[in-house]
Amino acid sequence: MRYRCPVTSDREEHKCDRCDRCLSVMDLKDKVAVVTGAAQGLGRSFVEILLKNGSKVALIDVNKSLGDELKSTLDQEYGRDRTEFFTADVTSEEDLKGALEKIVKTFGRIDILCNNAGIINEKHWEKTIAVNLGGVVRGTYLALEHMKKENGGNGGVIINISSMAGLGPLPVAPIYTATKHGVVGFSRAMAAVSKLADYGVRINILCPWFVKTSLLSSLNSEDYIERFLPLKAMSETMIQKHGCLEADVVAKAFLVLVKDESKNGDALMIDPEGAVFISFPQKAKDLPSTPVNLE
Ligand SMILES: NC(=O)C1=CN([C@@H]2O[C@H](COP(=O)(O)OP(=O)(O)OC[C@H]3O[C@@H](n4cnc5c(N)ncnc54)[C@H](O)[C@@H]3O)[C@@H](O)[C@H]2O)C=CC1
Ligand SMILES: CC/C=C\C[C@H](O)/C=C/C=C\C=C\C=C\C(=O)[C@@H](O)C/C=C\CCC(=O)O
Repeated sequence: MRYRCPVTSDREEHKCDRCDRCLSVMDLKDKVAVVTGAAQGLGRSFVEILLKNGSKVALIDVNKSLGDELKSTLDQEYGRDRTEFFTADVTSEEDLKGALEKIVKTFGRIDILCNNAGIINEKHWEKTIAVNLGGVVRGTYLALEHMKKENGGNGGVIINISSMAGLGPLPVAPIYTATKHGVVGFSRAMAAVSKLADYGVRINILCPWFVKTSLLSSLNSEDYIERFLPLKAMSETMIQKHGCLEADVVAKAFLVLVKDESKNGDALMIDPEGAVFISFPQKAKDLPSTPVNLE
């Protein structure tokens, strides 16, 4: 049955600030958000939906020209004081630490972080691990220093971008699959840490199906897929069969994870059929299992 507000009888999202739902929804107006890999693709869509909901957004990307270009486009639509662009490589401690410090100096605080920067490169697989998993770990640790309540921060939310390949294997990209599973495991463990240590920071995971962005073109290149190129037809068939998501649809799912204060350590999967929260058992022992006789 659809939700109905007991105070206003509203069925849609609203702002009575008195019902349980409103009281557990984060108001994004004047919040300070940081998005990595923000210059294009999914990152750009996350930036835009945060701006539309009233936040100020710091954009981080390794691609300076694309970042500068997006910043001037956003200035025209939202005003110059709503965004700032910082060039940084998420694999560099110095870059990312410096960028976050500048962001706090500029905007005064960090309330929302989206660790989105990611690549597919099965040839230079160490780089894929460094960006996709290392960048998420680094971003989470560095931002928590500014966000957690024990350091005088205001709490908030961190969204780590995984993939459906973080929940099941994508044969064309085993290392990519491993990093995205890593993002799920790391984020769930850190969400538990945050709750136990009372950081006041929620940590959630977004797991999208294939999305129409430049990353998808890696699928056609031996430079990125290397020895697994013969398997690319399998991914193409998956896309032909089920379709491909638009980035702005994925941004709506991202917004749910940001705003819903009841979600911590939760993974939201989105594919062309819709978005669903994944149910993980509390304990590994509760996973579906088959006994093995060792005698
Ligand atoms: N496109 C897809 O089908 C899906 C993508 N994802 C994930 O979404 C995230 C964003 O991907 P897309 O928007 O599709 O890719 P994209 O290639 O369109 O954009 C990625 C952005 O990240 C930046 N970036 C790359 N390495 C960086 C680094 N070391 N430091 C800072 N910035 C860096 C790039 O310059 C680029 O602007 C990735 O984590 C990806 O794995 C998840 C599921 C599906
Ligand atoms: C080159 C890769 C481009 C984008 C990567 C991005 O992160 C997208 C991932 C999208 C989907 C991953 C899906 C993983 C699904 C599984 O759980 C597999 O084990 C299922 C395998 C086959 C399903 C066949 C079918 O349903 O048609």
